[in-house]
Amino acid sequence: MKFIVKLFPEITIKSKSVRQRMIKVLQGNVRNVLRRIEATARVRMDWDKLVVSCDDDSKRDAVVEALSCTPGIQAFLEVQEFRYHDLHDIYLHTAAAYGDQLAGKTFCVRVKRHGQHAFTSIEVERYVGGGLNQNHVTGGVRLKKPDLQINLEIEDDKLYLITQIHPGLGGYPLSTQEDVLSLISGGFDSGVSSYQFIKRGCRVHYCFFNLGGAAHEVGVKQVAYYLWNKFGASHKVKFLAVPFEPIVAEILEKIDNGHMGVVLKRMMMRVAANLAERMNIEALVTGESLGQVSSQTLTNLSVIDRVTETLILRPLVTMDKQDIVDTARRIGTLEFAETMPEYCGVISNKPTVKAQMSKVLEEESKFDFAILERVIAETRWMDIRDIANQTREQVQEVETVQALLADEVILDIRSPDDHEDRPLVVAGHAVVHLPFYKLATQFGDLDQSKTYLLYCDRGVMSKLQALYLKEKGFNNIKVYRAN
Ligand SMILES: Nc1ncnc2c1ncn2[C@@H]1O[C@H](COP(=O)(O)OP(=O)(O)OP(=O)(O)O)[C@@H](O)[C@H]1O
Repeated sequence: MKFIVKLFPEITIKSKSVRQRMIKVLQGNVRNVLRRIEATARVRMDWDKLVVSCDDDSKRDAVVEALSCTPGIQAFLEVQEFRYHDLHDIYLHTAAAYGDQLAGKTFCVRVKRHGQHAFTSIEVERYVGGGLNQNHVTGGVRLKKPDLQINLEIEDDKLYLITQIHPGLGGYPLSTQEDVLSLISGGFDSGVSSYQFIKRGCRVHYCFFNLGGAAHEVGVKQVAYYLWNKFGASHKVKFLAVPFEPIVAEILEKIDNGHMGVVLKRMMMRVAANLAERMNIEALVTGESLGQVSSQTLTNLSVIDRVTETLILRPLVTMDKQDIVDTARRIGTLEFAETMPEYCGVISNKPTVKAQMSKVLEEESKFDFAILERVIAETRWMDIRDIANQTREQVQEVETVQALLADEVILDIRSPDDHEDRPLVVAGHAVVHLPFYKLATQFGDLDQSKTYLLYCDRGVMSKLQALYLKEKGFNNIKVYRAN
């Protein structure tokens, strides 16, 4: 199989040297991502595009999925490639590929050409279109809205027949912009704000303030791992887990109720800025949006900003909640967010909407900053790729099995789409489907005399969910790996 990868238009208008650099980075990124799927994948640079080839056709869907989630790609064309000698040769290749589809249909031929040729693009369109029309029983040539549009690309002596055009993600290739540290809480907003920076070409590292024990961490890790795995797996990134309960406890004890929210955010920014500095990162990202909760006012955001000189970016600041939710649905983080409990322990009854700097400083003077130093020191730094391994250590009690006992039931926790597209079939065993986002609410309804073997594609999500269910007190759980 072969694909021609077209770059995001904002890249193609850049100077030649910048363009070349970005294409080269994209080439490396695509290679890294495809290597996880298909060892034989080859990615070659060609003018302003990449040509991707893989030998194993059974991996086609996975390759299409990976390319459609790689930042920097505007669209990619699924093609058949041929060498040709003359116009008639182009016609013959096209007829062999499309002849059978033409019966009774109106059609047109569209050609794009690069390089020196003895013919123009229009001459090719006429020659090939005329030949097809003469030699097949078609509905005739129609240039506007034909039943079938045949797209050809000609480059020097190569002919590409385009069989499908896939939309890409757009944006810039990952790592062509600087790194950011995204404050991720597991809700709708911070998943979307993280995604927006990945799409814009930044390596997004994650900073998580734990307010709700192991289950909170499991939930947030799932979202971060999902985002990285789907959109950013060409680069390794860090996941930082900060034990924030002592900060919350100190705030609850010392800070005036109305100012708790603003002070909590300022504490988060202090810690995040400190961690970012150690990573040489210039900017923090949050999912805050103006007015979304009553305390997210410009006054409060400004007071939060002034706690650090580090740039704080809020890509959702003017987005409507519905648009954020729609984006979360499109990128696949909605289900995680929907099942995430509200962990924020510092919810004031009446949060101030107009925090005054002097009052905030007065409140913060009661705060024991040694606690802040301690949580920074106790922060756990993880390579996001190790989340799977570390989870394995944490869930030692959750067995990973391959052979099945009679009272064991396989529980496919993948999304309904994955479950339908690639059904799991295990000879002699029933497979029950309960998507991961329903586990929290519906696992308890299952027959608890059975043992459930959680299954997902890569084994990471199933381990995280097993840990989560263990946390909730269920012990009849194992993880199932198909091979
Ligand atoms: N526990 C946390 N760990 C890391 N970042 C956090 C945490 N809580 C909040 N944040 C950051 O602060 C932003 C605003 O959080 P807040 O709780 O006010 O709003 P939210 O609408 O609940 O956000 P989200 O939907 O992202 O959870 C979040 O988008 C996130 O970037």
